[in-house]
Amino acid sequence: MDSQQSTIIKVENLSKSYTNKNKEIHVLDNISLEIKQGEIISILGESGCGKSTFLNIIGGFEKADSGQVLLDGNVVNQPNRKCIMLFQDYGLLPWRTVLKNVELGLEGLKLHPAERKERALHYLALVGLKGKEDLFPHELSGGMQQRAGIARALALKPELILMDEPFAALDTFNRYYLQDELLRIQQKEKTTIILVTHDIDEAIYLSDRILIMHPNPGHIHREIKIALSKPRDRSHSDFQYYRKIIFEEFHFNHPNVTTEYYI
Ligand SMILES: Nc1ncnc2c1ncn2[C@@H]1O[C@H](COP(=O)(O)OP(=O)(O)OP(=O)(O)O)[C@@H](O)[C@H]1O
Repeated sequence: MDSQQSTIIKVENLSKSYTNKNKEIHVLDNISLEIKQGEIISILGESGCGKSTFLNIIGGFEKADSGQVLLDGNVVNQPNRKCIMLFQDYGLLPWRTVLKNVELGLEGLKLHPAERKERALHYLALVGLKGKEDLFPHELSGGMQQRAGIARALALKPELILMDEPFAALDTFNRYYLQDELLRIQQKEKTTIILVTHDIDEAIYLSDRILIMHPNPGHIHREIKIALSKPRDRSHSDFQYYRKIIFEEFHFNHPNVTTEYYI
């Protein structure tokens, strides 16, 4: 990543606690981070370490107790059109066609209906759904629904896409396919992406940097820069090198570990 590129996200000393049954849980502790425009960042960490909470605060869906997030220099305190959150359940409305689902996000913009349709069709074609525009979500496969969700997010031309385990529900074949699509489009549009994933290979395949979070309270334990050009070869020894580093981080390579990790 070019150090000359501008900073899009600045996270400063972010902390967050929740109260569950009168007990305070310190979820995030003093997280600071900078992300450059066009970077893909993955967040890996065991279940409950605060990944989704962190993503939600960046997106303005949750408030931090202290610290702040700056998006393009402006403090984030509510959801913003520049930043779209993409969930694993696709979020498509079942009573609207694929085209109308993609157009939905654009309805708040002051676009002429023809322009809105044209933009929706453009992004549907980009994600490989040309010819499927008039189908309803239930008539699509899971992978196609996810692509429609991605098209809807991209059509808004966000500067930042937040993804919470976006491909977790897909089979390997569809997941690989969509990872490639995402990279291709991301390189074209220069969108910045922050991705929460439980899939180590996915993180290495897509990311410029991987943030390893540790729990209790959640904090960034380590940052791993993936210095490989894209597209990457999952079977290459360089790829395996990063797998090994990350597996060791989570102690998967140690035979005597008894802790059960859900990452
Ligand atoms: N709205 C909430 N109210 C109270 N506690 C919450 C809330 N949201 C999250 N928590 C708690 O905060 C902690 C972190 O949750 P979070 O969902 O951010 O973790 P995560 O790393 O994304 O987990 P997973 O990988 O299982 O999705 C958990 O202990 C969870 O129970």
